[in-house]
Amino acid sequence: RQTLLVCSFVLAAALGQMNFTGDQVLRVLAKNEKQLSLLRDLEGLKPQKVDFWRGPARPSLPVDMRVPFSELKDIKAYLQSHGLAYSIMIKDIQVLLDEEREAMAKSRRLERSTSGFSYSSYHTLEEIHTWIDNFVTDHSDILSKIQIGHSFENRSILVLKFSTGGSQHPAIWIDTGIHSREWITHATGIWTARKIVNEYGKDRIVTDVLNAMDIFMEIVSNPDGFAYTHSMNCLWRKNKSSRPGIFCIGVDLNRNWKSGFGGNGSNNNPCSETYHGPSPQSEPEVAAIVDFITSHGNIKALISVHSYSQMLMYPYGHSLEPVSNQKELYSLAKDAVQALYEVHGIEYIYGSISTTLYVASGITVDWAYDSGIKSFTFELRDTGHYGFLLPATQIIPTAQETWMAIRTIMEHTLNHPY
Ligand SMILES: CC(C)C[C@H](C(=O)O)[C@H](C)S
Ligand SMILES: [Zn+2]
Ligand SMILES: [Zn+2]
Repeated sequence: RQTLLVCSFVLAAALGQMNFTGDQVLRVLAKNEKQLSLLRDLEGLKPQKVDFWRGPARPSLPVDMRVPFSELKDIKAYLQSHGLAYSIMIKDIQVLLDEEREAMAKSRRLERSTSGFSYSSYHTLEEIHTWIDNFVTDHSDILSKIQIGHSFENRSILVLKFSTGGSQHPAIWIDTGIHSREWITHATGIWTARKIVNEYGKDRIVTDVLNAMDIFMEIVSNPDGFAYTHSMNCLWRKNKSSRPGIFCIGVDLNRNWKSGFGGNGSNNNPCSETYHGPSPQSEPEVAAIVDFITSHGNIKALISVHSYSQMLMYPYGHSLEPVSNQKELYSLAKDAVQALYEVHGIEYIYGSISTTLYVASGITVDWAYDSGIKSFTFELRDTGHYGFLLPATQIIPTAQETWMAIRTIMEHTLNHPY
């Protein structure tokens, strides 16, 4: 068994799993718009000079950026010469990566011996697909699996359907993992799926919701990117689409939606992490969701889960204009964030995307809102200590608190039909 483990590490290394030794994540505090634009100028360069983990938003919000070891000297000189104050948030990314890989290997050994699925570990695409099949089989009275399409690299796109029967029930949509490096979101989705099944028949709100509504949950919304985070580059965000004549790979699946497409807060540079793609819904992973939700025609709420920053936000991202039912969404976000806080004391900020975080165009929740669906986007833990490399030990606490917010949104959706 040990040799198997060792050779899988060696194999991964041999296959070229990107190495991030010496890469650092710098937290930069821009004092004004001028300094923010100096940071934006670093985006989308080839070879990549920085990878924004938290993009330039507003002077009050820190910018977190991963800097490859080879660029560190230049970037630090650039920051100093422009009076941009920074601190080192993560000293060496590879150290955290090695810890994460070791934890996954340990959990895999344990799962093999108990043939159980660990809800407190991160998993590969294959392990999640196997879990989905077993989980659906074990709960076939309330759960079924739908394939809504195929990814660019032809992987199946799967959705869990929670239903107590009835045709065309009004429904709630939840997606996690549309950005593949945000591993805490897939893990939270998996835990939440089990929570819903376990609470039906016990928890009044879950029982009322499922007796009147269906729930659709897409756990791996970017299967190609997710597979790539395990095989090659654990910090990959986009999908893996490629087009003739374009040097860089991938479209940001949270910039490829019709509403506000191509506007500020998205990038037409294919090498940018927020590249919006050639046209709205050009990406099969986005088109599959649009087709599913449009043909279903009775989705009442959409929750799109991201990480990190600890925020609960609602449309619009592409405009500073308040949406028509801003008051309702604000007070619901307030209630949801309070319910989340009461679990482990974790504080979230909340509000509309464009005023709370940054202007972002072509995003999921703006399209949903413009399609008549009350929509929210979560940014789970943490606020930057670990960022995307959140240790697996925080999976269950994160899922537990997020559940209380999701449950609040579900209850509101049930009690405020429209
Ligand atoms: C609604 C947007 C601003 C969410 C954000 C992004 O897609 O950039 C994620 C947190 S990565
Ligand atoms: Zn994201
Ligand atoms: Zn309410």
